[in-house]
Amino acid sequence: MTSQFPRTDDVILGPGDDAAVVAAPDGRTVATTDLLVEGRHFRREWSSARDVGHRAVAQNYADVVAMGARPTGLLIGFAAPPELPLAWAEEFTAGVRDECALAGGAVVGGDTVGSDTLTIAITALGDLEGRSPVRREGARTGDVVAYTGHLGLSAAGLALLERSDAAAGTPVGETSAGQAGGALAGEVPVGATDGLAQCLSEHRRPSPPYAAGPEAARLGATAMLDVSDGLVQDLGHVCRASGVCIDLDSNAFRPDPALLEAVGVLGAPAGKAVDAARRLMLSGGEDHALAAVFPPEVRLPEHWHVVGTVGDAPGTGAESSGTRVTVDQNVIENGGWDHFRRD
Ligand SMILES: Nc1ncnc2c1ncn2[C@@H]1O[C@H](COP(=O)(O)OP(=O)(O)OP(=O)(O)O)[C@@H](O)[C@H]1O
Ligand SMILES: Cc1ncc(C[n+]2csc(CCOP(=O)(O)O)c2C)c(N)n1
Ligand SMILES: [Mg+2]
Repeated sequence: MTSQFPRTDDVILGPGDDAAVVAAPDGRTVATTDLLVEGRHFRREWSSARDVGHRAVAQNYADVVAMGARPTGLLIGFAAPPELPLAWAEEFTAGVRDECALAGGAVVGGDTVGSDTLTIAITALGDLEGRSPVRREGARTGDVVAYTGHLGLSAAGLALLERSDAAAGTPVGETSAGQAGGALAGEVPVGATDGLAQCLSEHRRPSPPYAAGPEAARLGATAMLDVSDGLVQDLGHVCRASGVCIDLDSNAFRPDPALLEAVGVLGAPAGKAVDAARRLMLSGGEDHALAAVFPPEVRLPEHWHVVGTVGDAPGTGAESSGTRVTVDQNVIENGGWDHFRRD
């Protein structure tokens, strides 16, 4: 599996020995790990092996760049049932290789074992290039909240796949969600419009804005994270860490046309499509957009969308529970992802 991974200047010793040796040009190493579990994070009926390879790298390197770092290397824990076709592992590996080519950083090692459940555990490393890490605790009253990348598309893609599963083959307008669910390998489903195909693709292969992480650090971001569980929920981590509140302006969320199309297919009435799309932008996880907080005087490049402001945390009364994220000053049901929720 390892022979096809290219080396980079950061790799002093690559796969093949008991451990790898990776350069840390800055003297510090950013390190993070994320798991992908079949049935929980992906389904082999919904995503090809290549998709899962892309996604495994993307969700890990999104965390690296969310610290303001440059990806340097990763290690892949691969636990697979014995009946997994070799071709699946090979295609997965090709997906990993191709996403690494986009994000930078080399595969430097891993481990392969048998397991009842197909599980991929990646550890990713990064270099801060002399910058301070952008943590969750630096947001200050008066700062602005901005995001870059996609929001809501992955959740819409997932909803399309779930719906196709529930009603396989049901035609939806021009498109059959059943066909969308049945199409594999990241191919555009037969009959799907571009918008639906884009949502499915963002779910299968999220496209984190890798370069924007180090960019935000250089611009002076005071806090940053990648959106994995939902924007409102994830910004809640910034609020708690920084001891602040964040208020988001719903009108600042301009839904992508692909998202508007998907919510229509998912059943939102025409007059409610923008509201439904905004709800997905606020609560949908797994796009791995970057959300960051900047001092108000920072001039942001236009791919950063300003969507909110940082305010003082409410007082210490029973009502306050310390810190929170509101939308148009209202507390909303955030709808974000909780691995341990019992439905
Ligand atoms: N089992 C664990 N052991 C040690 N630390 C953990 C464990 N699980 C989570 N953490 C730490 O808790 C913090 C939050 O973890 P979490 O997985 O929620 O990260 P996240 O960045 O919010 O989400 P994502 O990884 O999906 O982007 C991280 O610093 C992580 O390293
Ligand atoms: C088959 C299937 N069912 C549900 C979901 C949705 N989902 C799973 S984990 C997660 C949040 C991020 O996880 P983490 O915090 O572990 O990175 C979300 C939104 C999916 N992707 N696939
Ligand atoms: Mg994260």
